[in-house]
Amino acid sequence: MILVGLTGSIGMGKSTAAKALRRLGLPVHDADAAVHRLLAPGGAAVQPVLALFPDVADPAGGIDRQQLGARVFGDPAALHRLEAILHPRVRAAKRCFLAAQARRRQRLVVLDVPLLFETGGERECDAVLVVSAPPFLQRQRVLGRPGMHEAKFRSILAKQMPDREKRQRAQYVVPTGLGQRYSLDKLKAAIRAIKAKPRERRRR
Ligand SMILES: CC(C)(COP(=O)(O)OP(=O)(O)OC[C@H]1O[C@@H](n2cnc3c(N)ncnc32)[C@H](O)[C@@H]1O)[C@@H](O)C(=O)NCCC(=O)NCCS
Ligand SMILES: Nc1ncnc2c1ncn2[C@@H]1O[C@H](COP(=O)(O)OP(=O)(O)OP(=O)(O)O)[C@@H](O)[C@H]1O
Repeated sequence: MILVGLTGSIGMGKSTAAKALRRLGLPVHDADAAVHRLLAPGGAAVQPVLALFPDVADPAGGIDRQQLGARVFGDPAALHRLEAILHPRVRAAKRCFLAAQARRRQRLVVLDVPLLFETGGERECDAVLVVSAPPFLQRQRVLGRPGMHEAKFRSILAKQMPDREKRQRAQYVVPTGLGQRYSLDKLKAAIRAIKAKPRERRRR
């Protein structure tokens, strides 16, 4: 089975690209969605997170992610403790997804992982796609989101590998600042090329 990693910095267009790939019929595992499930009411990480951060419960019985973000994005040690709870569980969810796809004999699957390079996840991928847009667009997109502000944006950016480095490490770069149509064509071309030469690990 061919494993394709999809990544990119905050606001670069990962979720949009993941949606487009699903529309093309490809199975996509979304690490962010796995985190959301873990922190939702009844989620496996709710109790361990509350043991560390007792004041981030939401009324429905899950975790208030905005409050949790406010606790961890300015505090590296706290973020590290949170990652130690979540990352092993996200990996387990991914293994489960891959086993199900292997049983269905899927030829190619996509792993949508915001921190793919930061966590060494690219090593298990046959190819990596990075979504990228110019910094001014990234900034405009992110600062337009509810609950986002300059300091939070900077603090998140500082914890991610710079876009330039991601582009250098990836086999395929999908620009998302030149219109949806252009991005979709690039995505399709990348998938075609990967299917044609699955084991090629270019620029590595
Ligand atoms: C702190 C949390 C609850 C905030 O949730 P919220 O829904 O408000 O924000 P969201 O998840 O969309 O994150 C906003 C941006 O921060 C980035 N980000 C999230 N976690 C991290 C991290 N550990 N390091 C660097 N950037 C991160 C995301 O990629 C995104 O671009 C959540 O981000 C979280 O649980 N993070 C730790 C788990 C993690 O590492 N997730 C990344 C994918 S596995
Ligand atoms: N290919 C594209 N062309 C034009 N606009 C795009 C494209 N991709 C994404 N956008 C716009 O950019 C914004 C951010 O996109 P998206 O939510 O997909 O980013 P993301 O990388 O998933 O963000 P995060 O890392 O914060 O979760 C959205 O408003 C989206 O409409």
